[in-house]
Amino acid sequence: MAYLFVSDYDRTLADEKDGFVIRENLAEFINHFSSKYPFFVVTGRERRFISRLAPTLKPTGWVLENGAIILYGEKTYINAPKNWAEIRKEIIKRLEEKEIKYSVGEVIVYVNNIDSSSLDLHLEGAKVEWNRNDAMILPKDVDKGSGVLFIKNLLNFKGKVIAIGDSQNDIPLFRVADVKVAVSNALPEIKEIADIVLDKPNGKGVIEFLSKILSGEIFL
Ligand SMILES: O=C(O)COP(=O)(O)O
Repeated sequence: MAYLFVSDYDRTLADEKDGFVIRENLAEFINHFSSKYPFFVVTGRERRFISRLAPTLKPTGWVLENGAIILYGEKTYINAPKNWAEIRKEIIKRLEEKEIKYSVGEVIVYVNNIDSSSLDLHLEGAKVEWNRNDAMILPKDVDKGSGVLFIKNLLNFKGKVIAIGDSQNDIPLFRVADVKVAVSNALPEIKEIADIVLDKPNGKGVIEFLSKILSGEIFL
């Protein structure tokens, strides 16, 4: 059986205590693991932050901007419809009218530290994904799950998907996974839907789990 591993970044691989900078032992471990199994990091983050936070992390590939940007084999793929640029302009206009602070990625519009009632944009073609109190405004069909389906297509992958995560925006990731794994610091609703809840938080939990896969102690 072939396996594809997909893992969230913030609070799954990287610890908030480290300012979300990847630990060197974890980067080394994941780089080694990626030489044995395809391993993609699937994150809400943008390319510019990842290159600062995890410069030595070299997984098989990346799904960035919550499913909208895929990096694989030196290539960048955009997982967004053609009319997104137009829709995004309208979103930015509405945010500016409401004087809501935002930043833009290559595809996403990010609004940090906001509650959901203040972000009522009523826009066709767009949706909001939450990661704790941060909002990501995305094309309506794009999420971490659609990012993983994009990879499966790209790799022509037919085996089992193993997903590791901690937060709300990992629910769509879990939806396309055959095995759902939560780190010990995951939100309660994530632990509830996981098949496996790890004993340890963040990268420590991930290393322990993946080491058991490499040693054959866990079969999926
Ligand atoms: O902070 C973000 O953009 C989200 O990051 P995550 O999806 O890796 O948790």
